[in-house]
Amino acid sequence: MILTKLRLRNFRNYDDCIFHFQKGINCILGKNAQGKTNLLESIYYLSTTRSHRSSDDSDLIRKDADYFGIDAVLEKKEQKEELRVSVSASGKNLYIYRNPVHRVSDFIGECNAVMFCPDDMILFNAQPKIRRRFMDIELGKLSKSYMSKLNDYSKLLKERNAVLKREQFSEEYMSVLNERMAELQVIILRQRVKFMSDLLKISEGFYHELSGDETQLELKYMSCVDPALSEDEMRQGFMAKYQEAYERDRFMKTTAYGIHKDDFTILINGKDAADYASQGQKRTILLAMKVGIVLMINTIKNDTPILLLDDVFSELDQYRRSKLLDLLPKEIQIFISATDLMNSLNDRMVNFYTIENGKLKN
Ligand SMILES: Nc1ncnc2c1ncn2[C@@H]1O[C@H](COP(=O)(O)OP(=O)(O)OP(=O)(O)O)[C@@H](O)[C@H]1O
Repeated sequence: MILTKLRLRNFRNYDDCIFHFQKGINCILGKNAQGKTNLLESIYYLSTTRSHRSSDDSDLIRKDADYFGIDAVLEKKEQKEELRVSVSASGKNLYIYRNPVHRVSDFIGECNAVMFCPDDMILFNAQPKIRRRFMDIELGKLSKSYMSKLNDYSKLLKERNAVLKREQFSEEYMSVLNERMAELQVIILRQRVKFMSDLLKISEGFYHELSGDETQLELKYMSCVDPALSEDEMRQGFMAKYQEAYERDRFMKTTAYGIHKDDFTILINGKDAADYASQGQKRTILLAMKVGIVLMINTIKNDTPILLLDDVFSELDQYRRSKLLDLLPKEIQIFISATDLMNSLNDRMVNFYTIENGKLKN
């Protein structure tokens, strides 16, 4: 898949700007604070229907405007697809070929993009919810069924917590909720553990290639129930956790145990990378994981996703830059933002776009 045309209206510091992009590498150049990240953010938004750096869509609306619009043309195997997102105070509207799309999960997956930006480094030290979000977003790109099960689970969790807040409730209804949630948790947990294991298999090799060393990488998934158990045992395990925490849940009026509390750790040579890895190693681990996700989407969805490298390519040394481009199939469209022209683009087809104050200069 290639993004060939993008129109941004009232998006961040863009008033109305049209871009025509090419295959290969699209290099977005400009001084600081001109709109390079904003441009990559709009592509990420098309992919996930959310920003990678703000949870409030109104931040993305240009100052003094009352809506933003992103229009895109994608080239997919001889076929063109048009996507549109518009956001105003009344909400978010999504369109494919000008037809409204009512379920976000029907829109996600139309434009697959993987972003790597400096803020991703927080993955190592952040609260578990940031790592869970990473898993949910990336796995959601690969599996619509995962997204829908996660959505069902979130609704049930909300309902369970609402019931816990009541003075009195039906024990029977609570056990129906528990059983349904335990079933969903088994499916979600299985998918997450498989995703992390597949991601590790593919990323570890990339890490070795990019770093030039043989450091052992591990992605360790942590849950309140052992994912190595059979499905039946896991289901029983979740039910036992509900029982164990029953008094606590009633007192706290919230659900203590479940996949909404799970986490994972990144280990290098058996030690937590958060405390042990250097900044350069952390960056290389993340890069290897992002490249891994790109290739997983490529294989599983039979689609070439877009790779967005915001402010990170120039941070890599010449060896890693060159290796990175060698690892990525030539069909992958890459967007690189930087303040200056770079070398090590490995004779790839490169198109340059200069941004100045929310406008395309060339
Ligand atoms: N909603 C908004 N309305 C208007 N301008 C905005 C809005 N949100 C952000 N901006 C402006 O966008 C600019 C930042 O753009 P961006 O983050 O894309 O910079 P950049 O070119 O990537 O810079 P750097 O090289 O420093 O990372 C800032 O000038 C900021 O004030």
